[in-house]
Amino acid sequence: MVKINKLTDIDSIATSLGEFIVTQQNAVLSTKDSFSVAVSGGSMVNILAKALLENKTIDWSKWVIFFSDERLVALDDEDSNYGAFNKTLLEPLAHKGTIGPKVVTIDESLLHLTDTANDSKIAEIYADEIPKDGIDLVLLGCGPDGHTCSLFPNHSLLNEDKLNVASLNDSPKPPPRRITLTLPYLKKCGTIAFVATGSSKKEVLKDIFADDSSLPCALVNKLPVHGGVCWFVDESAMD
Ligand SMILES: O=C(O)[C@H](O)[C@@H](O)[C@H](O)[C@H](O)COP(=O)(O)O
Repeated sequence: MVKINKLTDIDSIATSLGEFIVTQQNAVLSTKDSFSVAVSGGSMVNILAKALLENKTIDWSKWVIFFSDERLVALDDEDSNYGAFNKTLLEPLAHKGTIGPKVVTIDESLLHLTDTANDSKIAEIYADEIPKDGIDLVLLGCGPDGHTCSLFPNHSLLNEDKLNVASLNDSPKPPPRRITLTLPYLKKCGTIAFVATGSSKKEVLKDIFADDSSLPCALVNKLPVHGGVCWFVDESAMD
């Protein structure tokens, strides 16, 4: 079941998303010792910073963070999703003396900056690191073309039916080399939450929520994840 939370602006999204994340965290931590979360790149990191940095109910010491997709660049490159997350959340948390979270990045030592020889190996190793039975909470963005993770419209990776994490070297959004969680893996995850803000998402959101849509975000909406799929959108993205 897909639920849509329509909020007035980014600040209200951050508040509502923060509450949602705490509810998920508490439910998971009442049954086990750690809470796994996948985060995305793009505007997500800034919304998460607003939602989480001053939130005293986040138990960072029990969080294990993964990336829903990662660009195959050095971790300190400005294109790295980890790099953006590190600068925007991890450094301020460390500055405050926070214990945790544990963060699982790509194995940078395998990365060849000039050739793709090890890219599938990097995906394979990341697949070994993610929980086999799915990540508890997956936080996804939505591109103006309807992509999510690094799953792009009409890309062959939409047909992937075995791998949990796959590599690609032809991403239409730069940089071209990436790894991404796949649809079969997302299906195993606990709860999925999308965040989409701004007028550049307005047209594509209409397409995603049309019954016959095969856009990547629509394919995720149709996954039978047991905690459901939930959207956080602002008024400029959806009327
Ligand atoms: O690595 C990436 O390219 C991102 O993870 C990507 O999937 C992002 O989430 C969407 O493009 C939405 O980005 P915005 O929120 O910035 O529009």
